[in-house]
Amino acid sequence: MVKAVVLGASGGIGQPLSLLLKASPLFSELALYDVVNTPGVAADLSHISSPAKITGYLPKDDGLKNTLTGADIVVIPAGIPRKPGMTRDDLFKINAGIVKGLIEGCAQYCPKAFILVISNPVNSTVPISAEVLKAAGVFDAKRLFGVTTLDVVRAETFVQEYSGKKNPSEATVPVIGGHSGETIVPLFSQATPKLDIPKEKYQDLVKRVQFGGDEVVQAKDGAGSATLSMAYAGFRFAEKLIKAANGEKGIIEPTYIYLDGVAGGDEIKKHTGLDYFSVPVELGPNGAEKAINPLTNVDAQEEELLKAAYAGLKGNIEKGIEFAHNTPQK
Ligand SMILES: NC(=O)C1=CN([C@@H]2O[C@H](COP(=O)(O)OP(=O)(O)OC[C@H]3O[C@@H](n4cnc5c(N)ncnc54)[C@H](O)[C@@H]3O)[C@@H](O)[C@H]2O)C=CC1
Ligand SMILES: O=C([O-])CC(=O)C(=O)O
Repeated sequence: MVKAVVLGASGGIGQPLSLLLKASPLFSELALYDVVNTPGVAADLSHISSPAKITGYLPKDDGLKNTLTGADIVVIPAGIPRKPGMTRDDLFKINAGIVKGLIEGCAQYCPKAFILVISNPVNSTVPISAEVLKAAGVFDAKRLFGVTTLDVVRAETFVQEYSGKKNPSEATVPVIGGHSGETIVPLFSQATPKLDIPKEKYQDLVKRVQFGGDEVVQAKDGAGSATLSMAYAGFRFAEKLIKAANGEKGIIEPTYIYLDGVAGGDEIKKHTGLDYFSVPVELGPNGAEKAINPLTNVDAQEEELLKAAYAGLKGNIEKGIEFAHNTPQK
């Protein structure tokens, strides 16, 4: 019996993500929350003949409390998306406060749930979330995840054009660091099966993964950013997490975590000088069971990419922590 929650469920990501969760036999209950339209989205999805019992809440009548009570996994795609010309950091002003408020709800009503943060800028919204949970005395680093799966999905997809692999799902490419531009570092040298990327194409491929989000923002031309591919990626991560929690072994996915509270995280923290970093993580009954260190094995080009990522992430993390400490609780 697994209760899943989507916060921001009426949005571009929230709706297709809720559809995928509703259709999955892994979930027995699905609660949708948004500031608009959730009764309609829930009524629509309720006609699908899968087992999950579905409810939709608005803020009125203790909506957040009713949504979150009893939740095992909370996925958060609430907040505004980019328009052309904006960086993810430009979203901070609005989304930081939205995420902070929703995490305060999680701390109060479902302190043991797995929390998956999609809202941008992920590099900062995850540190904000951790600080809120710490202040409430319920923080467990193993249960808080910044969702960077879309970067992995993009790397696995784009690499096929360069490697001759016909089926992208055949390639596993670790993508580490953060979730914005140069903080995204694909490790093609650690792909399985081994890839042979022509030297002259390497830079292009890296840039496509780092700036894949911009590609979609440009193409949508003011109507938002990636939603469908993000719903796919968010579902993929949620599904793997629940399968691992149910006892399936050997499930590893990159995700942006607080390194201190996860086994193996210390070593990565020493190497990066950062408290938060996305690395491949072995998932299990308690969530993030073990962070796997990919940093001792990178090639010279990846080492250069990592230097830029460390510099960018440091500021993003500090900004999130600062915000959490200096904004009063609601
Ligand atoms: N982590 C990742 O890889 C990705 C992250 N994103 C981020 O996901 C977020 C959502 O994107 P979209 O779904 O396209 O935006 P959207 O605008 O279509 O949907 C956002 C939803 O959040 C709701 N919302 C706003 N404030 C809320 C609150 N306080 N409580 C509950 N719901 C609230 C809105 O009503 C709306 O329905 C953006 O910040 C975007 O940048 C987008 C793509 C990939
Ligand atoms: O680019 C954006 O703003 C949305 C996002 O995070 C992505 O598509 O990776």
